[in-house]
Formats: sequence, structure tokens, C-alpha cells
Amino acid sequence: MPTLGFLKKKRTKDSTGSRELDSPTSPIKDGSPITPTSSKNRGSVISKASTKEDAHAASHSTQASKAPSHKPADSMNPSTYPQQAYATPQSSPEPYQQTSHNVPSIQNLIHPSNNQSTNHQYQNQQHASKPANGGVQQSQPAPQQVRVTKGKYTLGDFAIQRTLGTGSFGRVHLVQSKHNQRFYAVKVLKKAQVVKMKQVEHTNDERRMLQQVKHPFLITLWGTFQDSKNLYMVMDFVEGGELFSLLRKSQRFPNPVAKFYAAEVTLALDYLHAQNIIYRDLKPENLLLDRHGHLKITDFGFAKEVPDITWTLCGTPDYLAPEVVASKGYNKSVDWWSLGILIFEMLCGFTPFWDGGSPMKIYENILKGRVKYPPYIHPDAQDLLQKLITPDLTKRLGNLHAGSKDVMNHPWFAEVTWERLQKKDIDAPYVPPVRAGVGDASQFDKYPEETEAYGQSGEDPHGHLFPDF
Ligand SMILES: Nc1ncnc2c1ncn2[C@@H]1O[C@H](COP(=O)(O)OP(=O)(O)OP(=O)(O)O)[C@@H](O)[C@H]1O
Repeated sequence: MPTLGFLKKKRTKDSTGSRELDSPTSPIKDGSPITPTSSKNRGSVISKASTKEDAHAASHSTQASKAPSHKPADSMNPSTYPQQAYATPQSSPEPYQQTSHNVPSIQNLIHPSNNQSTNHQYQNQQHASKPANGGVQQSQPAPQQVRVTKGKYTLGDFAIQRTLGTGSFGRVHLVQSKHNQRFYAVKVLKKAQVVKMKQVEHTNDERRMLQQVKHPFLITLWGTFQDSKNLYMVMDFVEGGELFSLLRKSQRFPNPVAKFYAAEVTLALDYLHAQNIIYRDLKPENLLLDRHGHLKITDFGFAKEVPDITWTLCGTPDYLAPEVVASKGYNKSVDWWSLGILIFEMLCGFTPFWDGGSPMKIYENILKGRVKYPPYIHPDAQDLLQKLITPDLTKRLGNLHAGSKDVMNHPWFAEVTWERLQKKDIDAPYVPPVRAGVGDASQFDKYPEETEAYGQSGEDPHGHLFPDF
């Protein structure tokens, strides 16, 4: 039975990939709903493997695995989901005051938002007109031109504030611009660490990809710079915290809530794939909530522009597609597999191949490909999941001739009005309790602060590897 302390347990990320295991209990052995730990110890597999051998070796040695563990929930009655999930979260009684916004409702998916204030910034974007085939828009066109990040910044332009999150190579800080007083998030990467972990190419890719993309559900990069030790990426500060935290507090999401987030992710994947970008690291930790409760995908550390196929082993163990685990060449199909894992995790509170926490065990399970669907999953959702979490690339939805349209046209998404969703013209099921625009970081975990000063001058042996920063 989960206790308050259990759910409150700090999720720590670390660079060694160690994980906390609360219980070796298999998630759905006895059919009882389970709840995972709130410990965010599920990091990414990071390998710059270019051959099968490299990839296998890397999967055994360099993965930084952070998987959730699971415990049986005490009482989870699906009929009480909306109230239970949001009105009485187990880990924190305060933040989830019930408002008209945070009562999840299927209506949210089909009725436009009254909140016009969220729309203005997207209304000039191009949208394909609604086809007669069930309301799914065409894949979004690639932008006419690459968005150029604004000018060059320096550390002196910002007042660095608290840490919002940490990753394998550095951390993300809340900062305030000394010029316009606005708040931003700055990702600081230690160059030596990036080089040591053979992530130079991925880091340069991350910068390039982020500069290139512009979409309502993708993070905006405003600029980059570097000093002798660190790389800096200036992004929008996304105030509502990680979807991961909300999911752990809620244990699992009601069907319409999972559908809302899955639909926003689907639009983002559709956009990325239209530009031949594979995202490769889909998971709730990388999905942030903006002040209105809409998603922003962050962390493009593994995003890759790939017109055809690629072989790199990267991602997060629980979310890896079998073709990645088996070190076969792969393409955009891996993101659709991960979307299936994400939807499963949102609906169940645990990932389908989790088993005792060992990445090797997870990989074995992925290759076996057997998924047990708990009885509370809606039949339409299960049908979609079966079509996404399939090793057969000739059957995986999203990877077929019609691409993302097959996913968007699936019956589980039937009530989604994609054009309105794209314009954020549909109320989110949960609005984070933040004070907008004032640097309110209350939705983020607290981390020990960096002790080494930024902005040091001196020897810079790695600077030449990052010419675009
Ligand atoms: N733009 C942002 N606004 C607010 N918080 C952010 C933003 N970007 C990142 N964060 C926070 O910082 C955390 C780490 O960011 P990110 O995942 O980009 O780092 P990373 O070093 O690539 O991590 P990992 O090692 O898991 O890949 C995120 O999980 C999130 O909590």
C-alpha cells in the first residue's frame, strides 16, 4: 500500500545511472492496479553506437537506466477517477485544488476553449484544411525557413536562479533576463562531461534541431552561448512542471486525460516527422506543462534529422522499440512505439515491459513483446496500443502509408478536433497552480545547487567542438 512518504520520495537524476528500487513486484501479476515510485530514476540510454557490436556493448555498459518501481495501490476504483486523480492526490493535498479546469472531462477534448488569450500566438501558423476523412489534418508542412535564434547572449544577460532539473551532463536553471525582466530556463551542459560521454554530436544536433523547430507543443530555444567550461541553451521557462510529477501524483490518468496529452504529443510527432526529425526520447519526464496545462516537449538531446534509417542506440530502456534494442536500423517508427508506451504508462501508471528494474530484463521483455493489458483500459485505447506497441513494422500505426494520419484517425481519438487542439483552443484537463510570469518554480522538485561558478575564463580544450554555441 503506498504511503505518503513513498509517493513523496525524491526523484533524483544522477549521471551514473544508478536507480532506486522500491519493490521487485511485477506490475500486473495479480491483476491489481499498481502505483510506481515517484523516484525519477529513469535516465536515457546514451550511446553513439554506429555498429551492431557497439550498440550491444553500449547497451550493457553505458546505459543510464532509471526505471520506476511499482507497488500495489490500495484502492483504485476507475469509476472515481476524475475526482480521485485530481481532487485528492495521494502525495500532495495542496496543489490540486479542484477547479473547473482541473476536473478532467471528455468535453475538454471536443469543445473549444473560451480562453482566447492562448490562441493569438499560433493563429498565424499554417494549418491544412480539414479533410473529409474524419477530421484529421494533413501532415504539417515543413517551415518555409529555418527560425533563427535571436542574437548572442552572454551569462551577464541573466540573473541565475534556482535549479529546475538536472540531467546527465548538467542542469537546467530558472533565470531572469536583466534586460526585459522575463524568466527563461537555461540548460547548462558541462563540456567535459559531454565529451566524456561521447555526446558532442548529439549536443550539436540538439541545438540545431531546437533552432529549427517551431510548434505550439515544442520548447522554444532563444539562443545559446558558451564559456570555457559550459554550454548554455536559453529556452522558454515552462512553468507547470513535468507531466511525470503529475502522473505520479495521480497514479494514473483517466482515459480522457491520457487522450488529451497523447493527442498533443501526436501533433508534435506529426510535425517533427514531417521535417524528418525523429525525437527518440519520448517519456513523461520530457513533457512539461505550460501555465495553461498544455504540453511542451523538451530535451532534444536525442532528436535526429534522419530522412531514412539510423542505428544509434539511445532513448530510455522502458521506452525503447524492439528494433532499437535489437540494434537494427530504425526510423520514425520508434517514436510511434514510444507513444504507445507513453499512453500505456499514462493509463496504467507503469510501463508495459518493466520487470524488476533491470534494463536487461526490460530489453528481454521488449523483444518478447508480450503486453498484459489491465482490464480497466478502454477497448479503443487497447486497440490503439496494440497497433502501436507491435514489433511488426509493417503493422505499426504511424509507420504505414498514411503515416501519423492513421494514428489521428484511430477511434480512440475520434472526438479530438485536431485543428483546435493545435491552436490550443481546447481547455487542458489540469491547469497547474502557478503564478504566471513571475518565475514561480513551485511545480518543480528542489535540487542541490551547483557549487562551481559559471562564467569562468581559462583553458577551453573543447570549445572548438561546439562552433555553433
Ligand atoms: N524549458 C524548461 N522549462 C522548465 N523546466 C525545464 C525546461 N527544460 C528542462 N527543464 C527541467 O529540467 C529537467 C532536465 O532537462 P533536460 O531533460 O533537457 O536535461 P538533460 O540533461 O537532457 O536530461 P537527461 O539526462 O534526462 O536527458 C527536465 O526534466 C525539466 O524538469
